Amino acid sequence: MAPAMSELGDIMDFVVRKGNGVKGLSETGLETVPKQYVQPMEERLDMNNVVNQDSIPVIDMSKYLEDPKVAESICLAAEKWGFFQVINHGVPIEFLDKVEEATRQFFRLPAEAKLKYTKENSPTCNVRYGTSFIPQAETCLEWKDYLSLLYVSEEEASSFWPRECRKQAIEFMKLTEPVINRLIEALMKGLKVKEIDERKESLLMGSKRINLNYYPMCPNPELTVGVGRHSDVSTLTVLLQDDIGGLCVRLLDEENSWAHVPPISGSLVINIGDALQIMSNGRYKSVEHRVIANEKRSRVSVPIFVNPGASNMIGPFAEVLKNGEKAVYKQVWYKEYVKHFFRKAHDGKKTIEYAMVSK
Ligand SMILES: O=C(O)CCC(=O)C(=O)O
Ligand SMILES: [Fe+2]
Repeated sequence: MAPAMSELGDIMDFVVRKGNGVKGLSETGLETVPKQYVQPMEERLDMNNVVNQDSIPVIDMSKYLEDPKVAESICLAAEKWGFFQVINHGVPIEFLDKVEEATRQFFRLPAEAKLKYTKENSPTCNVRYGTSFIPQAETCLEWKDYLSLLYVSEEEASSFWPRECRKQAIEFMKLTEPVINRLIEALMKGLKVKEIDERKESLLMGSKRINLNYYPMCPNPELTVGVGRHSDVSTLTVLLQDDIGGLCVRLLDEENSWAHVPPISGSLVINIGDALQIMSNGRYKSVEHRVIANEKRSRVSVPIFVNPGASNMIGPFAEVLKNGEKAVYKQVWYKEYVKHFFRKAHDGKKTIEYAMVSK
């Protein structure tokens, strides 16, 4: 018999403060999601309302060096969809399974062990275990737990990242470097940015963060969300997802239409983030996405957020504005932009308004 909610005490206390996460809640065997997780009607998305035939592009990276069409298709996908998947990207497929397993390994830890990494207890602000997005700022919670790791150096990561997943997380960051460099190179070519000098490198990929996401089984996926509507604040995001599915992307040409990102074994999902939408003056799109929870199985995903350096000021590149194009975005401190994102609950594409030139 599932325990009554009153036996668990206050949900926020059980899930957030005691470190049980929504995983702990799910494992009590509860039959309905607590009211704190019930989203308003307009934020719910049923798998039946998701378009399946019109899916995001899948790009084969194996001929990147010989065939300029590969780079062109990357730029086109970034303009038209903001999302695509890459295959033959150079990261060994067997290794991707190890990252997934390491993620599950971390979340299998008892609450007391994970509690050591919460905001209040973590020995460093670069390692954070949490649940939902910002429970303190949200009126509705999201059905997700996470471990967020800011990469500072290999040395720092080797001493502070949790041992259950540290090796695989560090290695995943290393092994994705070549494909990230190629994607950025292709995208810059498309903007007529000729050289990625030190300053541009810092603007485009001055810092990286890896998140390990865990979406427990959910008794009422139709009432809640795994992750609510948002766009990433990154330059671009490289995401490993397991075979469960649930990630949905807003279609740019259609009103209120969402496409499912089907899990493809061995692929990586790439999406453009707000920082690149700003730097490309809107040419590349940072598209809204969300995750639907699953009734039967838990899901894991591992995004690497490739971000501008925290001390950078970002705005449209001079190369993009050269031919008299009007700047849609102003120069903003990236650090302030990120702070603005984390001040509020997920709210679709609202964050980018912070960087818009006022009319
Ligand atoms: O889990 C996923 O597929 C997406 C997660 C996501 O959108 C994020 O962490 O920003
Ligand atoms: Fe995201």
